[in-house]
Amino acid sequence: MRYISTRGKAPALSFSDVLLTGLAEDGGLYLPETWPSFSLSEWQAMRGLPYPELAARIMRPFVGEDIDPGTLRSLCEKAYTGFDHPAIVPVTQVEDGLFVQELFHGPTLAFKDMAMQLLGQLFEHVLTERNSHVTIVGATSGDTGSAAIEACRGRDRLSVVILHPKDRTSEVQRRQMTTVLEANVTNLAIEGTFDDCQDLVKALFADMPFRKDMHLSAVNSINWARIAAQIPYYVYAALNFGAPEQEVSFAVPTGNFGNILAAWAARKMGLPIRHLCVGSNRNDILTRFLNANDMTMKSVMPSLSPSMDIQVSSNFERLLFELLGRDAEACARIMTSFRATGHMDVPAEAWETARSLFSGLALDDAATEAEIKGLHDRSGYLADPHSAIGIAAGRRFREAGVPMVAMATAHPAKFPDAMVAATGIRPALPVHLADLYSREERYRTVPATADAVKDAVRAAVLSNA
Ligand SMILES: Cc1ncc(COP(=O)(O)O)c(C=O)c1O
Ligand SMILES: N[C@@H](CCOP(=O)(O)O)C(=O)O
Repeated sequence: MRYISTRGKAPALSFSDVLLTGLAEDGGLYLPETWPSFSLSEWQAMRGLPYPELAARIMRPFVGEDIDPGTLRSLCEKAYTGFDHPAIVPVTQVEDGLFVQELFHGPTLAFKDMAMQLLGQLFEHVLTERNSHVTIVGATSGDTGSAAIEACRGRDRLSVVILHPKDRTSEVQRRQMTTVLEANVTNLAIEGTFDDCQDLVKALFADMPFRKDMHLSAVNSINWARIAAQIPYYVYAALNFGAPEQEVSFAVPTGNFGNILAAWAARKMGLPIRHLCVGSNRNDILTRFLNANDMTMKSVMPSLSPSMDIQVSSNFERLLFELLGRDAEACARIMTSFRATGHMDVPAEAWETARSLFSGLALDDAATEAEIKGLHDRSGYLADPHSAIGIAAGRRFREAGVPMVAMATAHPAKFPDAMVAATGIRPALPVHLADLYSREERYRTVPATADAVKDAVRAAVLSNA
């Protein structure tokens, strides 16, 4: 399998090269040159498989010849051993026709572990084969950072530098990152928003000499491997509801558009997905786009769901590329103008196509709190603020006869203050994190400039050499 850039000016790469490269050299995002698909009988044969085996089957066409099937399967086995639920991604019913798939049973209690645990294994495997080392630079609004750190900590072939927006994550999220003291981990608290952090990462990648010198690599969902590794849980849920013979819809709390893009990719591969529902918080650019073709940036506002406090949804570029019939030139033009003007001009026909599959619902903080409380009162289910937004979107768009599965993306214990405010309940952290508040923290506060971050990355790499 080869991968091409959404902006059309970077070399086509294999899976392992895409894994190590992250962002394409022309600033675009990699996508498979052609979409793999499974036949009816191949989908049927996947029903009932244990999650790691299912993940290996789904990943196989994306990985291609780069990793042999036996090795891929054992990497998947290793990736999912640390999860605290035998099903890995259990599905529970909360209301008539409305289900929740819990993606937070990994070590850092958020859906990011689903892909990141596998990426840790893939990086280790590919770098060992090449006898090489990379410096991962990642941006986080709270969850990607700790999942990446957990997956990479203590690995000799990886240095990891994570940028989080200072004072804009929950305290649990920050501590999950900053209390990891392994020498190959560096945390930077950036004086800005998540969008600033993400822009800084892209600026570092755009500086070719720096990128090459530091052997930069990415773990954000700009890296195609992240998206690929998020596809299997949609397949798992759909097969459990009777796919490929039965249609299923999904509702996904959305920020960087990576999680829901994985569902869209599963549909491209032939999974019968009827409807994809975006849940937004008050930073509702995606919902405004879906409702009125209004993709206009506003300032990022803090919310009860900090991991979704995002205005520039990186992965939208991948969908846009497809909506434009894979016209890389048009995609590059629209993206460049979006960054220059703060407004994205999506052609009406492309918008109509998007709307025929996706719907959006935005909840402000009061509505999020009411959703958490109402759901808990009615069903006893305790959803974190992100998951609650997805569940509300699922309820809004569910249809008779089509199971609606909402993605529960984080454990409620990651957002204790919001949970107490909504329900009076303070969910306990699991045993392995019980002493989180007494652990030593280590991080540096850094201004939101590319030069300051480059200095910090150089220092991190030197101290690791
Ligand atoms: C708990 C949680 N829910 C939802 C999201 C949004 O996911 P995505 O950025 O893939 O749209 C994030 C961050 O990515 C998150 O950490
Ligand atoms: N919500 C994310 C933001 C980064 O998203 P990613 O999926 O591109 O890594 C976070 O929690 O950090």
